Amino acid sequence: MFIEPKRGRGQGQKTGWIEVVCGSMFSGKTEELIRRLNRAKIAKQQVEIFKPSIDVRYHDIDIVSHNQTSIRSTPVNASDEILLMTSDCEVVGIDEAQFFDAGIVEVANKLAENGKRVIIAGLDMDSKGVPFGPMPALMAIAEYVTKVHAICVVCGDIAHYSYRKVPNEQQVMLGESDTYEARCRKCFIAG
Ligand SMILES: Nc1ncnc2c1ncn2[C@@H]1O[C@H](COP(=O)(O)OP(=O)(O)O)[C@@H](O)[C@H]1O
Ligand SMILES: Cc1cn([C@H]2C[C@H](O)[C@@H](COP(=O)(O)O)O2)c(=O)[nH]c1=O
Ligand SMILES: [Zn+2]
Repeated sequence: MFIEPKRGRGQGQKTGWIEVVCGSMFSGKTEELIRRLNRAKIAKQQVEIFKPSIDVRYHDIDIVSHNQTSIRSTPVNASDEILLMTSDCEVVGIDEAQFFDAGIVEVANKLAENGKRVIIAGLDMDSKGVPFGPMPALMAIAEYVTKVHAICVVCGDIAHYSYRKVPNEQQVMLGESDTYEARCRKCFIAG
């Protein structure tokens, strides 16, 4: 389990950092993001939470996990909108980061350089097993990367692929268990 690091003050200034929570669909990324954000709220830290506005799968504003835990967020169309809305906060949460434009990498760096804790959740691979959008770059610049795993619905092993059950070649296709399932390497390759 991820425990919040105790970060000191470098040269008189509070230091920020980036945490990435990645994995397949159903692996618990959103639950883990919500857990960390709720703990920051309990610590009375000022928290701002964002998601890309295209993510309307369960709710147009809230971030909602497959297990129906939820937290209020601000949907944004582009990564640079986040900078405009975070001047006063200490902690920034971002879900579904794979859908953001490449500018999210610079935004995350700027937030951390400005002393903020940045917690980012997103799919590391698409349904073809290819790294998804800005996620590889975000994982590279993060101080902390947590890879969480689902359970393969075919064999019960650990899963890190999101298998698409319907024919669609588009990289972006919103969906849940009607259109995707978690699979291990063996069952993903078997198709
Ligand atoms: N195959 C699966 N493996 C693990 N959890 C699953 C699976 N299918 C459904 N779930 C549910 O999904 C929850 C995780 O949801 P969520 O945090 O939204 O995942 P993610 O954001 O990674 O898609 C689990 O707590 C569990 O209740
Ligand atoms: C694999 C894959 C997924 N998506 C979509 C499907 C869902 O709407 C989100 C992932 O949500 P989760 O919180 O990780 O369950 O992404 C997609 O558009 N393309 C894909 O290849
Ligand atoms: Zn399997």
